[in-house]
Amino acid sequence: MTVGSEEPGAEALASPRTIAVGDVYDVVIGRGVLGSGAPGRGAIARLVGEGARRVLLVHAPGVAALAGPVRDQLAAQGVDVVVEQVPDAEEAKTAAVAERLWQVLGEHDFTRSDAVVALGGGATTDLGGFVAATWLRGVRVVQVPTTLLGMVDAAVGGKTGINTAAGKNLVGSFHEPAGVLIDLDTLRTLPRPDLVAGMAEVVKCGFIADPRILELVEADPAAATDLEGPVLPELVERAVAVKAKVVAADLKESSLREILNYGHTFAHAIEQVEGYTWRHGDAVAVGMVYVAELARSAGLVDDALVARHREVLGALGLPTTYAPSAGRGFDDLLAAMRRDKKTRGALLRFVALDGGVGRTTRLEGPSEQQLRGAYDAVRG
Ligand SMILES: NC(=O)c1ccc[n+]([C@@H]2O[C@H](COP(=O)([O-])OP(=O)(O)OC[C@H]3O[C@@H](n4cnc5c(N)ncnc54)[C@H](O)[C@@H]3O)[C@@H](O)[C@H]2O)c1
Ligand SMILES: O=C(O)C(=O)C[C@@H](O)[C@H](O)[C@H](O)COP(=O)(O)O
Ligand SMILES: [Zn+2]
Repeated sequence: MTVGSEEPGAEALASPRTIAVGDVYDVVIGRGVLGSGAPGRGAIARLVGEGARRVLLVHAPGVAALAGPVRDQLAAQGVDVVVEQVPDAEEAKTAAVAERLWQVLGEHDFTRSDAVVALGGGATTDLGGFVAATWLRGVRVVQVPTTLLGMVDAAVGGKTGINTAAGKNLVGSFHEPAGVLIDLDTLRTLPRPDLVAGMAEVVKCGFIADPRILELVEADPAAATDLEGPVLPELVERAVAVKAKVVAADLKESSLREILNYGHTFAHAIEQVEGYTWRHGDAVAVGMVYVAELARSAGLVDDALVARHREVLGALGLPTTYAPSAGRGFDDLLAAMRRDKKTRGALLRFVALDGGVGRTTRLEGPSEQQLRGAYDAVRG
């Protein structure tokens, strides 16, 4: 399965760019788009819909300073804004936090014409999207990602959800946003480790669909994470284009969409086994090396392609090995992988490359020896 993309120009984002997700909604990518205030009601106000009297603005602690201007923009259009800061990172993706937000929606009489705006990283957009998906069986959500990972992946595509004691993202819903607003300027305050972690999902899009992403990173890894240069915007645009094309073709993950889960079977296992102390993007980086090793053992890819995974991820400063904490090991990871959403019955299913970049396949039912061999190969 190969997914191509339009050729984004080197002058990317001198003015905002729009990527359509099918004919359902747009992803706007630019600098300063949050503050620019489009004509009329302003960008966010237009997306929450003319009928919205109330908006629940859910934001991560790291972007509290951005919540005020967003609230003011909406309030200036006569919208009653309820602002809720949620716990940081994965602490936000719990049933308890969702419950609290449902309570707030109830207390403020939110109706089906009202909306949720989620401002933050992927954890916040997953939670905000889930609450919007479930309140009154679905109200509008506008996604405003402020991490690289949120921009290129989490805010686009309509996967929303929370974690449970049994594992990562096990409760959720497909709920497409009314729109996604990406303001690259918001990345200025993002801690560098979070910026780098987001590159894992960009690289993922390179391996599964867009080789130019890999070439850009390999040519100048430092430029890839330089907020002022032209490479990062091009990478964002390319990754969003890959995601938009895939989800437009297969929103509910009946087949093609599984390619976006490249590296995630092992990644989610690491996150759960390590009690969510690992960044998602860091875990995805190791997970891609893991599945590349698995694919090699199945005869699907050669040594050079496995090495390319380690090189491109390592050049960005992403981890390519994993040392389990004391008392944890392969059996815990295997148990977590069995609860992956791609599993069917007793059959573990992985997204793997088949012969080269952009050629994906399903690797089904690997032996325990293969699973353990790949684990040994990534163990730090
Ligand atoms: N729904 C999807 O399709 C999808 C796709 C990929 C990942 N995800 C989910 O996304 C989550 C990871 O997202 P993430 O990497 O964005 O992590 P995150 O949401 O935990 O954010 C990382 C950190 O950055 C802070 N932050 C956010 N924006 C900031 C800014 N501009 N300045 C300063 N600090 C800021 C946050 O408060 C947090 O501490 C995981 O839960 C993952 O499962 C979902
Ligand atoms: O959008 C998708 O589909 C993805 O798989 C993107 C992933 O990067 C993302 O982490 C997603 O949340 C994983 O989904 P899950 O279904 O494995 O929980
Ligand atoms: Zn992911």
